Amino acid sequence: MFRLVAKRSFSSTSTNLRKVAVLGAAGGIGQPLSLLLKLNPRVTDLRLYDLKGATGVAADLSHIPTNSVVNGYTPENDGLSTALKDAELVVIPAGVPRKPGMSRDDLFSINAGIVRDLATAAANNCPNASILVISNPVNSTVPVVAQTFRKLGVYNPRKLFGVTTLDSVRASRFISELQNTDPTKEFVSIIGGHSGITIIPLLSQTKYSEEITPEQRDALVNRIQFGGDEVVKAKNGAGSATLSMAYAGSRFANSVMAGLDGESDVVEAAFVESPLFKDEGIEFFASQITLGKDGVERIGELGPLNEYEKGLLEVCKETLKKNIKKGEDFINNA
Ligand SMILES: NC(=O)C1=CN([C@@H]2O[C@H](COP(=O)(O)OP(=O)(O)OC[C@H]3O[C@@H](n4cnc5c(N)ncnc54)[C@H](O)[C@@H]3O)[C@@H](O)[C@H]2O)C=CC1
Ligand SMILES: O=C([O-])CC(=O)C(=O)O
Repeated sequence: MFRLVAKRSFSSTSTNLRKVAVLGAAGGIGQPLSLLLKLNPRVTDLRLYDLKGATGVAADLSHIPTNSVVNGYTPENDGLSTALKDAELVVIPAGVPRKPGMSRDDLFSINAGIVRDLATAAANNCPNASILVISNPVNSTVPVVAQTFRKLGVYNPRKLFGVTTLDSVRASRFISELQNTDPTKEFVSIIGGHSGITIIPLLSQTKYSEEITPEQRDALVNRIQFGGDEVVKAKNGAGSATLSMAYAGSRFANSVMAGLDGESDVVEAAFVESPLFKDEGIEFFASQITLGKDGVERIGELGPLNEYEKGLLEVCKETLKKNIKKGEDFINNA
């Protein structure tokens, strides 16, 4: 027998309407990240932008019965401005990925210009949005965005984030493999930046600090620092991490939105303008931050580092300083 079932209205758990734009949405990261954002009840208006293919991805996702509308945009008809108009969150995975043998820094010559142009459009169309930069090299693309916003008079350091969540995600997984534990319960504080030796896992602050041997520590630190290379090598020319990055990007975006929604104790690691080493000329640094209604609410102390980690930090700082300067110079000397 045919029975009429009343349509239940879907009520979002979020307290605010959330307009989210993904720039580079048709790419390897962009597509699964957009899917995860489509599943997030905090998002009500999802705008997907790419040079091509974004309208198809949007049409596909728009059939999923969650509480958001999805629209796709390409450069025609001022698509970028429309995608960004009054957005509250802008996630940027646009740009080229690595091939085997390349460093993230090798991507700068192409990605810096892409990120600058997208940041310019964001500054003009949604100056108050939280900007989440995924495009590599993050250590330099974040300063590119900062300088672009500064130049246009709309820079808000509390709303600019380099997404380093994938390093934390990997660290949880890798340490659980070593200790044979539940990876969902593992946490490793990661500081520094997002490339090789600038990624510093603070293993001494984990509950395993006493039991991990120096050999295990060296291997684990190396695997966390170069986890991205593992994927680049396995993909053999077809790009870098996309699915784990989409997971990480979605988690970070959700945390930023949770902060904006006024939830308390929302803490994630991210590469942000930071006071921690500013007196040494390092303007941006990744560490655990608390997210709130206005973006970055608090940047905590790093906690105690052992001698080994202090050594890693010194090496990190040297590279980070150069990476940051490279991004800033790109805009300042244009
Ligand atoms: N922060 C992190 O932890 C990670 C960062 N990445 C970085 O993310 C970036 C993207 O990686 P994939 O998605 O694998 O690359 P992909 O090549 O699969 O996708 C990139 C997308 O960006 C689009 N794009 C290029 N220029 C654009 C522009 N001006 N405007 C809009 N869209 C544009 C392309 O059309 C393409 O669809 C790379 O730079 C990669 O290194 C990758 C993994 C982790
Ligand atoms: O390794 C890469 O080029 C992509 C990336 O940033 C990561 O997977 O951590």
